[in-house]
Amino acid sequence: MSLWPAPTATEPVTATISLPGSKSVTNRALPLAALAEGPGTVRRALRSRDADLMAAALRSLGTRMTASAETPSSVDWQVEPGPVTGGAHIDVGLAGTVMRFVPPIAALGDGEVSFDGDAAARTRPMGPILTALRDLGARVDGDALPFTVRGPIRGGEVTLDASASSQLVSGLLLAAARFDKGVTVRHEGPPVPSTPHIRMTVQMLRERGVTVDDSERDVWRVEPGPIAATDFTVEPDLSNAAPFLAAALITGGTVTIPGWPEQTTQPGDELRHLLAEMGASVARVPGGLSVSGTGRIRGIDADLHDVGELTPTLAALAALADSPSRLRGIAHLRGHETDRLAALACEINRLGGDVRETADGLEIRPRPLTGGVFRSYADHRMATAGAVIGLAVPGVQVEDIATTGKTLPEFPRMWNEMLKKEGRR
Ligand SMILES: O=C(O)C1=C[C@@H](OP(=O)(O)O)[C@@H](O)[C@H](O)C1
Ligand SMILES: C=C(OP(=O)(O)O)C(=O)O
Repeated sequence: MSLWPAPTATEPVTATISLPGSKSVTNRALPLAALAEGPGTVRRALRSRDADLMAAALRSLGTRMTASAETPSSVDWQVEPGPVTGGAHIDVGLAGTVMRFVPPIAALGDGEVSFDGDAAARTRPMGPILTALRDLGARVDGDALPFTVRGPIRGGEVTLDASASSQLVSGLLLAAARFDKGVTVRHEGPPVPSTPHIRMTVQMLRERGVTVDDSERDVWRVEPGPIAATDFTVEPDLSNAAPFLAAALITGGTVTIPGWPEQTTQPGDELRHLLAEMGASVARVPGGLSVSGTGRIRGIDADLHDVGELTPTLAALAALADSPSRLRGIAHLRGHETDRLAALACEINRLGGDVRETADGLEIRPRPLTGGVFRSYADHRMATAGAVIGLAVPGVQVEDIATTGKTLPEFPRMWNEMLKKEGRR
């Protein structure tokens, strides 16, 4: 496996970083366009492994998609919905959005559709959504990847435990307007994580004319009906802003992200508060967000249940802070691309750190770190966490930096360019 020498910052970073589209928004906008009542457009959609897998899945189920205005990480899609066809095999890669959002769409047709993905994908939680699809009338073989789905699905009422992933709810809601009876999804179990992502699903459905009732806690009702075709532009990926903004804190520099939305359901928006708590100055600037650091980082005690995907960057910052941190409410990260709690503890400790796993998070006591190999476990956010630590610690080598292609294929180039700009201050 190739090793990427993480560059160390020698001066405060001053950079403006334009980020490509949000993975979570792209991988909702594409299926909603594929299920819409007519042709539509998804502009500035992300191009990355997860987004490309979503586009390929929808195509193989009968959607026509034409690309224009392509760059290595962005594309405008013209989407022409078609009847859902069976006989397809879907590769979900390691994408939670593809493995949870596409099976309910496949269940709209009456042909068999098979699903599989990376070895690591086979251990990610799928059981509750597959059981729910069965309860709603589909035929499903398997309780985890690989599995097959065959419709037609009727819809109706279903109860599931979504404490392992919010995507188990989002997946059912996204396709439900097309079920004969719509759907009522009821969650029973420990609290659902990543609820901003469910709000994102509900908001995007409503923007397309779908009636959704989320007035009762842990219950979502989607009425059957058409999904309006739209001309929609994807917001920048705020979770992928995290490592770049972390560079401002570590180096005592300033990083500006253009296009930071005024209002958004993306959990990355919480970075404004979390990074301020860690000692950054955060300011909205015309058309964007600017984060400045002092070079000193304060530890935090934070419940990240709703914003778990920010954990790897925050853990990397916490390892470089001047006081201990506690990151809580994130037991579900054990079912992400890898067991992120174990992976972060192991890799930071291998560099000389002091990270302890708790039942639902991490306790991080900063210690002087030394260089070494930082393994990424096929997890894009582990790879970027290694890059963040490398800014302050000479000799860090990130294994398989190309895994950042899951959501940000241009990460290595963007990271190097951010550091080159140091000289222009
Ligand atoms: O719906 C989505 O787009 C996502 C939901 C969250 O998943 P979990 O609820 O499994 O944490 C998040 O971590 C993931 O990166 C994207
Ligand atoms: C958990 C993540 O991804 P996925 O959509 O595969 O669940 C993530 O991107 O941090």
